[in-house]
Amino acid sequence: MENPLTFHRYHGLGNDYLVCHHSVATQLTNQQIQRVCDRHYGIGSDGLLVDGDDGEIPTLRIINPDGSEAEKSGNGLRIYARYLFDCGRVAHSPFKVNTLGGQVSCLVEEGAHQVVVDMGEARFNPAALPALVEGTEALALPLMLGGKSWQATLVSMGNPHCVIRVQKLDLEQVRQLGGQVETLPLFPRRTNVQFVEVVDRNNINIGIWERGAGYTLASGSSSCAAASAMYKLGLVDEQVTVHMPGGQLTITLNKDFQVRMRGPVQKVATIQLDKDCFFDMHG
Ligand SMILES: N[C@@H](CCC[C@H](N)C(=O)O)C(=O)O
Repeated sequence: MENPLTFHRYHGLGNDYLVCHHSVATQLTNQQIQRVCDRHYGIGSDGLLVDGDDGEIPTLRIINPDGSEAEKSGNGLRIYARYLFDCGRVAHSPFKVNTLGGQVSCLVEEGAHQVVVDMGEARFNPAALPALVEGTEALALPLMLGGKSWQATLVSMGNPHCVIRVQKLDLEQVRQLGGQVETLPLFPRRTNVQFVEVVDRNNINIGIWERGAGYTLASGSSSCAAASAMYKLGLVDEQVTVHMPGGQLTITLNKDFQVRMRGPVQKVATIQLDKDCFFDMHG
């Protein structure tokens, strides 16, 4: 009999995910999901995308490699859209997907290598992240990190983001400080973190530290949050190319802070997990 633990590996700009049907995910404990995502003891990935296709509108659940659940993921949504296309469940016309962070609209373009997602509204209210900050916006929140003072803009894309503007992006700094920001008591559900260098009015460079995953090569919701924050601060125009170590995404904003993301997806493999990888675990 075929191994029922089937995972489909995709990546968006090197931010790699395993996609599985919910009937697969329900066979696994949270600890086993962490093992599946582990790069040394499991298959390895930046998270698990769980396809819940019971209703008329496909539902995506996003599990971080540490077992926590995220409300939204930009690369995750592009990958899930492409997976639905590969399964023959959608065609080249816009369709809806439900996430914990709200409903979005996706479009798999001709050739299926580029996907557009209307990610919804960027919100600046700290309560939306949540963040324990007074007021309706936190656009230049002072943060003390590594003995230095920084300024952050807080953004919710459905999931939380702390966007820190820098003069020159230093990826080593992202690795060193990202985890500290993620776990500041200010963020009761932790946060994703971006360090942003504005190149010009249509280009930004970002370094990313993801909640529950750590340093990643790219992030869609982070790109949306960083572009929205810079737009809010008046530093960029409506169309922004976000440059990350893994590649580029195009983010388009409007005056109401509705955010559209366009970028690539590639399929890597279909993998049958062997339960032997859980041998030394309970549950
Ligand atoms: N890689 C993602 C973000 C995944 C979720 C994030 N780690 C969180 O906990 O919010 C993206 O491309 O947006």
